[in-house]
Amino acid sequence: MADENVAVAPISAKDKEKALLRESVVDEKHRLQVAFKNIDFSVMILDKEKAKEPGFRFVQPKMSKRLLKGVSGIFQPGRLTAVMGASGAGKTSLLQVLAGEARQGSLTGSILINGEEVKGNMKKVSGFVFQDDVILATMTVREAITMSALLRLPEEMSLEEKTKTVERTIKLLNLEKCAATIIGNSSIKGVSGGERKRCAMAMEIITNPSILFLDEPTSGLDTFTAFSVVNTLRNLASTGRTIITTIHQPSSEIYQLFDDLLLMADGEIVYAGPAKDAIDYFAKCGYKCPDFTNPADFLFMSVLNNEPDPTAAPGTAATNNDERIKGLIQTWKTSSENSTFQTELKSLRTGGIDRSTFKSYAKFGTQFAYLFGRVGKNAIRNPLVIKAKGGQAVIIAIIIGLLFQGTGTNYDLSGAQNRNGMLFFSVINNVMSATISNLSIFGQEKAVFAREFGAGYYGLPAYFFSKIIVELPFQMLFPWIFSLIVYWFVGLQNQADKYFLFVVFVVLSACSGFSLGIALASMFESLESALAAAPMLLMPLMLFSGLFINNGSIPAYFDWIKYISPFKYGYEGLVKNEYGGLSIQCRATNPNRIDGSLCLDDLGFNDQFSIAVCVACLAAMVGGLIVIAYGSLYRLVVAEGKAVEPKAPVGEV
Ligand SMILES: Nc1ncnc2c1ncn2[C@@H]1O[C@H](COP(=O)(O)OP(=O)(O)OP(=O)(O)O)[C@@H](O)[C@H]1O
Repeated sequence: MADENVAVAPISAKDKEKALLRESVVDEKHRLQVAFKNIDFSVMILDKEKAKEPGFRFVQPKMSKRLLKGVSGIFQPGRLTAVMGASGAGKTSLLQVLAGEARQGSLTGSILINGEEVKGNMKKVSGFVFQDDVILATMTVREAITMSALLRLPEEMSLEEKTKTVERTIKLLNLEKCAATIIGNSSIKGVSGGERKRCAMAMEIITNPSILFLDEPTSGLDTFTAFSVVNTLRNLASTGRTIITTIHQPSSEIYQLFDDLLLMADGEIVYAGPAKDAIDYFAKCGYKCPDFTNPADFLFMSVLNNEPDPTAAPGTAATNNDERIKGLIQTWKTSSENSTFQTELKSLRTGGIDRSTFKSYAKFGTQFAYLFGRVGKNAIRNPLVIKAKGGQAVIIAIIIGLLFQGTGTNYDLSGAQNRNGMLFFSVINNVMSATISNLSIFGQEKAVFAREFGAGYYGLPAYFFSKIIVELPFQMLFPWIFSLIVYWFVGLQNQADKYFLFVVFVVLSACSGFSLGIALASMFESLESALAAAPMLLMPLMLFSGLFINNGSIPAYFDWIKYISPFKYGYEGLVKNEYGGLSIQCRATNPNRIDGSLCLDDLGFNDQFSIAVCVACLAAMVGGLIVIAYGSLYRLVVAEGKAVEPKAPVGEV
């Protein structure tokens, strides 16, 4: 039995970290070596010169640009490899090509994992931490990591085990202090940049990938945080994982943490091998690193610098850095270090990818249940949106109420005019505000979906339907409050069925705006384009509502447009509902009050559309637009893989 009086030495943070690392050591069959041979990657870009030619005035002539020019290399398990190079050298392109994240362009060459051709399997065995981490702003750090665990760890694993894994990962990445803090964004204060980056890493690491790609994990971090992030990567590599990271301007302390270095310039390799040997290699090439100089600074300033030195004498090597770098690429190709490396490429690890290394994906039910809860939580945690929508509904309803007060008991011509204006405004206000607000919110949220979908968290059906099911009732709440205030304030017909129909039309108008907003946001890659397209669509549709031009006077060639206008069905339905059973003076020539249905004749509304048909058409429009939104999102994100990673701007030559 242990002696209770014996003092137990406190466990240091370092010991805890070592223990955690020991627990996550990768066994031999899960250690994966990544090799790539003769990778050539090109994208199509605008041919600016050709575009100037007269024949190409209206077409966009394209030409291809080679971003990677026949590069080869090896990333070993258990080692941390840094990919370095000047801006535009092709680091991100290489990482994305290897990780299967490159969405456009043509690729040749081969990528092998433990000697087996990768054939689309890279995403199944690796994690990718993007330079710009896109995480839902309203989630806490723990929730974000838990989401990854629930949706990407094997279904057979118990919830308890998953929770333990989450806590272990939080500790491993030193995220305990901010685990309950929300991620945040530019408008909601959340975790710091470093914590956010480590959270993004934790979300990948928790799936236990054998290979981890990271694009600039230290960008925007202070020196100490950057060191702590790279140190974490070093520790992870020591567990047998293959860690590959691009990095800009590492400090000398960070540089010491790298096992291997892949130095790139102009889409080619300038050096590949142990990081500690790079300085000796370049000394041999005539570039001696001065004593007490950060090796990374030396490499960037003296070796890779491709900006001409303005102070150098004209015609000297310093003014022609492009040629100098071409020379360095050539030197590498003929160096003895490269021939050793080429020999290594011929004797790769064998055995291929063990299928148990593949990541797991949750079933539709699990995805749906999780997302259902998350959408609801997200809506509640966005108090600004709720307040803005609620405030808008109440304030506008009160203004309309005050403006049109007494209209319900005004039976002369001005009463008819006010009725029409008030009913029309009730429709456009709800359609327009729902369209624009949902377009903006969904346009931003789409990036989160695209990233999470790309990383295999869930599929489109689970995401889309959970969103629609949670959001639609929520979309109905504020139009209902609006109707409640306006109807009684204005004093429209005091009948329960008429009030009920008024609510139905206002709510359906708002729902059509909601579905139009998400459809537009799904059709366009950028939010700006969708916002620009919205008024171009809404304004003409509004013109055919029946208020501005009499339904009977629309020229035949434009007549079809009214049938696709939610404004028409909403407005017509409300007008028919209100004028039915009303005795009112509608005609200037006749001061007597007449049956309201005769007024509908004058307004051009006594066509085949009954109130029930208007309700059905509006509801069908909501459904149709939701189907269009689904299809557009499928095309944009699933089929074309866009909106996943902010693309590099399409270049010009
Ligand atoms: N889709 C694209 N269309 C045209 N050119 C592109 C595209 N993507 C990348 N490029 C160009 O390819 C080159 C390499 O880009 P890449 O992003 O790989 O460089 P990088 O080394 O990661 O640069 P940085 O360190 O600045 O991120 C750059 O000149 C870039 O402008």
